[in-house]
Parts: sequence; C-alpha cells; structure tokens
Amino acid sequence: MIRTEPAVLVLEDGTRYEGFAYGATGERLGEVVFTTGMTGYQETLSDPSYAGQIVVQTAPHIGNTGVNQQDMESDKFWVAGYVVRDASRVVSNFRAEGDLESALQAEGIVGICDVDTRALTRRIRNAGAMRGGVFSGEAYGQDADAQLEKVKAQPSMAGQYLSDVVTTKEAYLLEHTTEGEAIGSVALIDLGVKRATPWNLTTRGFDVHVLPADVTAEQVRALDVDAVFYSNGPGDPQANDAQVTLLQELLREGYPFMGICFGNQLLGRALGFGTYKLPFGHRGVNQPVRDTATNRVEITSQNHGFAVDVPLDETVDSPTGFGRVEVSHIGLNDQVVEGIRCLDIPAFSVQFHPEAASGPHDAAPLFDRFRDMVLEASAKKSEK
Ligand SMILES: NC(=O)CC[C@H](N)C(=O)O
Repeated sequence: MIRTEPAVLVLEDGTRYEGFAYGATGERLGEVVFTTGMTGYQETLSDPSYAGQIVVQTAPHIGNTGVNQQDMESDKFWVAGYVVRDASRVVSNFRAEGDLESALQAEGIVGICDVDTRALTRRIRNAGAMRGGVFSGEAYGQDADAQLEKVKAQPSMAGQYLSDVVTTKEAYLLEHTTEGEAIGSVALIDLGVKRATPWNLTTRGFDVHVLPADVTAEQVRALDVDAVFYSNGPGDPQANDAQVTLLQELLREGYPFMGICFGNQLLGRALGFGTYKLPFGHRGVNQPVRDTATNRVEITSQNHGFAVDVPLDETVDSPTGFGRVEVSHIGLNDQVVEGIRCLDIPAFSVQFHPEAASGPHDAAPLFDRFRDMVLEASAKKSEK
C-alpha cells in the first residue's frame, strides 16, 4: 500500500515530525511517551493507563500480528494518539482476527507512521516527556503556529485526575474459576484495571468485586471482603486524594492490601510518602528490578511516568502511622523505587506489572504472595 495522506507530530518544543496518516485521521493532543516493548502493541493500546498519552513504539515494525479479541486488556483502545515507524502491510499470525489499522480506525485512534521513532525517542529521552499533537486529514493543513499553540495550550500530565474517565461505571463481580469454594473475596478498586489483573485473582480462587474509583469505605465494608486491591491507572497520583483517604481508612481496619503501579503510588501516599514525575518514565516489557529481600533480579513489564519517594536502603517509619516500611524492589536502570512492603501491616505494592499482558511472567508469584498474605490474615481473624 502506498500512503499518500500526510500527518505530522508536533512537540511542545516546536519540533515537527512529518509522516503519513495511520488509523483514524483528525487531531489529537496528549503527553508524548515512548514504550520499548517489542511485543504486545494491542495490550498497550487497550491499557487504560495510557489514557491521555500519545504512545511512540520504539519497536520499528508494528501491526504484523494483527489484532484479536483475546488480547484486549479492556474493552477499547485508550491511547490519545499512536506513533509508529513501519506499519506492517501484511498480517501474519494464526490468532489474528483483523488488521491493526482497521482496528485503530474503528476505535477512532489518530496515528502517524513513517516517523523516525529513534530520533523522536532520543529527543524525549533527553528533554523528558513532552506535550504533543498528531494532526492529519483536515487538521494537517492548519498553520504550523496554530498547531503548536494547541499543543502548548493543553494541560500537562502532572496534576491530572483521570480515574473517572477509565473506571467502571457499575460495580461487578468476577467469580473464582478454580474448583470448589472461593478461598476468599477481594475488593478491587478500578482505577483503569487491565483484564489480566482480576484474571490472576480469580484463577487463584478469589471472587473479585470490581468497584468504581469513587467507592466509599462503607460500600467496601458492606461487601464483607477479605482484602483490598488497587489497580494500575492513568494520571498523576497527587490528584487522587479521595482514594488515598479511602485506603488509609481500610488499612487502619486491617484489610490486607496489594497495589499495582498507580496502586503502588497510592499506597506510597497513604503511608505518608511523596510522589514525583520521572523525566520520561519507564515503559516496556524488559525492565530489570531487584527484589531487595532475595536479591533476585526480575525482568518486568512497566508503564509509569510517576514514582514514589521512599529512602532506598533502610527501613523507615510511615509518617502517617502505619509502622515500618521497606523498599521491596529497585529499578536497576535508574534506582527508582519499584515496590514497597509494610512490615507491621499486611500490605505491599509494586510499581511494575506482575500481571504482565504484555510482558514476562517473572513477577507473577507476587499474586501467590498476596493470596498467602490474605489467607494468613483471614486465619488470624477467625482465631480471635
Ligand atoms: N500503569 C500505571 O498504573 C501508571 C501509573 C501513573 N499514571 C504513572 O504514569 O506513573
């Protein structure tokens, strides 16, 4: 296929990358970030954590395995825009049910292809994540200054509350898929959850109540669950005061807790630590972390632009009174906190993605750790 319809990616520093329209045409604004994942573009596109972001794929060839229903991590594509180098002209995979470009069109995702994504990634890496815009179709023809104005007029990712955009409107129950009775039940607060997360809980024997982001402590109590879980999700954790207060309340009542990514940042805040924006974030499927308890290195899937600020090599007291806290995982590329563990209450969280999808399964045993922690807490409770 010979592409003729032009498109341009404009960054807030004024840089322009010319290419061709890919997917839907139009005008989309967002924070431009890159992911180094060599596989899993469909999981990336359907990961709600990418809401508000224009995603650049550093893998040079995208679309070659097509798309299928099974690889959706939610029921739609969430990225604000999509930037690739070489859009595959053929689909070659036995699981494919369609081609990526048609899916992008159907989902209204405005993309651009034939961009020098290596040059673009180096620019983002040096300057940090930037606001940007993809313009194609009629929007391509606008004055360059007008495009740049629009790019600069959008809010930055820092400070954005996006949980209401991605969360489930109604609570729903996913039942355990193991034989016999459920081993317990979990309240999973949906801040932009991926399907792989509840799947990891139901296949371990839990019934999972997936709840909207604005759920109250009273509503959680009424479900009589054994544990609480916070999902991944988009936005700046500093904007989620309500979920921090909710978590503090539930932790005080003794609910065992696990959080992933955004959930890690919110546990960090609940424990009294700060969060900050990383220069360009961690996004990809081969990010190494060290488990500080075992010294084992795990290769993990990551997708975050913010991080929690906890001292790395010492046990510290939670400033909000939840006892001692330790950094459980450290990112080996830049020494960023990749997980926290409470020593006096049953709670831990990780900044990376043990549910993978896409990505390696090195960290999947964390769901076993959660299961064991919940069973232990339930046993203690029934002793009393
Ligand atoms: N995947 C996530 O949960 C991302 C968390 C948060 N929005 C960040 O960018 O750091």
